[in-house]
Amino acid sequence: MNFAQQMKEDTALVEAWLHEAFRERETRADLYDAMRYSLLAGGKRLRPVLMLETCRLCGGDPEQILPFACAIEMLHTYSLIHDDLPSMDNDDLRRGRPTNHKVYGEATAILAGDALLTAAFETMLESGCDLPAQRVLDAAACLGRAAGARGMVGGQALDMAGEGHALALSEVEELQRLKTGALISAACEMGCILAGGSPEERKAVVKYAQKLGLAFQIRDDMLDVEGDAATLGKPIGSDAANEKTTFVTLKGLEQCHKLVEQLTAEAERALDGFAQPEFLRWLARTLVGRNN
Ligand SMILES: CC(C)=CCC/C(C)=C/COP(=O)(O)OP(=O)(O)O
Ligand SMILES: C=C(C)CCOP(=O)(O)OP(=O)(O)O
Repeated sequence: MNFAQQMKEDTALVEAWLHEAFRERETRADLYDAMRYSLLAGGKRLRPVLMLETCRLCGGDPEQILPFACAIEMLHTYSLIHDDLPSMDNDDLRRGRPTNHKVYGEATAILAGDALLTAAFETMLESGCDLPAQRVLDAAACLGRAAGARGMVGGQALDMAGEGHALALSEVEELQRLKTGALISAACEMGCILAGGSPEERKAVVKYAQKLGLAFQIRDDMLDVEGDAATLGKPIGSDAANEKTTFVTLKGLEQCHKLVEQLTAEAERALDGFAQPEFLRWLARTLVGRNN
């Protein structure tokens, strides 16, 4: 099978699982509609695919861990809904649609994010999958660590505090490591944990994810300058409007291109010890040139 086809199949599994899980309309219709609105609006489904494929890489069965892959997508979607709020980045477009608060109002958007975050943990802990309980606990703890104050939320706090200030490169790196990198690392680490991978394998996939996560965020910063809103499905120029220091403002586009290339090569090398690293290497390479 070619890699693009494999990516499509993984994504289709995730889409089908999410649509089925969020099929019923619950009593608090507005809240539930707001959750579905952002969660089922597409998106690249990068984090779930990383989890499924890291699981496969470490000898596990990707289909068995689908609830976990969908859980990380719920959590990621919550972060995007909150990131777009007027009190944060104040953006109007996400995944090709008006942002959640534009459609449902701020209060419901905040609650939809809260509910998706909570649903992620409910989904993992009630998954009923046939895996050792310790792996389930380790995976849930890994996601909790990555999402909270020591991870993504901490990174977002640094991002907010940095608005309007000139940050040093090391500060931007730290901010992005937490804001974006932590969840991407967790996706890969969870795939390995759930597959029952060895400590060496866990270390290697985390290294891959750290390099990939940074490259991904630098590319995101570049697209905010040189991208196209229709292709991206989100506005460009948001970082400048919010006076953020980014890799692009610090290094310029050309240096950023080189940095992304270098990080991608390092991500590919991190998988040297695995028998079948080809798909994840291809994915890293594909993300370097992404336009959305
Ligand atoms: C707790 C919260 C709200 C976390 C948000 C995390 C996150 C990765 C936001 C998007 O970053 P971005 O603003 O750089 O990306 P985009 O260009 O997609 O808005
Ligand atoms: C971390 C960043 C840059 C936020 C957007 O993430 P994605 O680019 O993965 O967004 P979706 O495809 O899931 O919408």
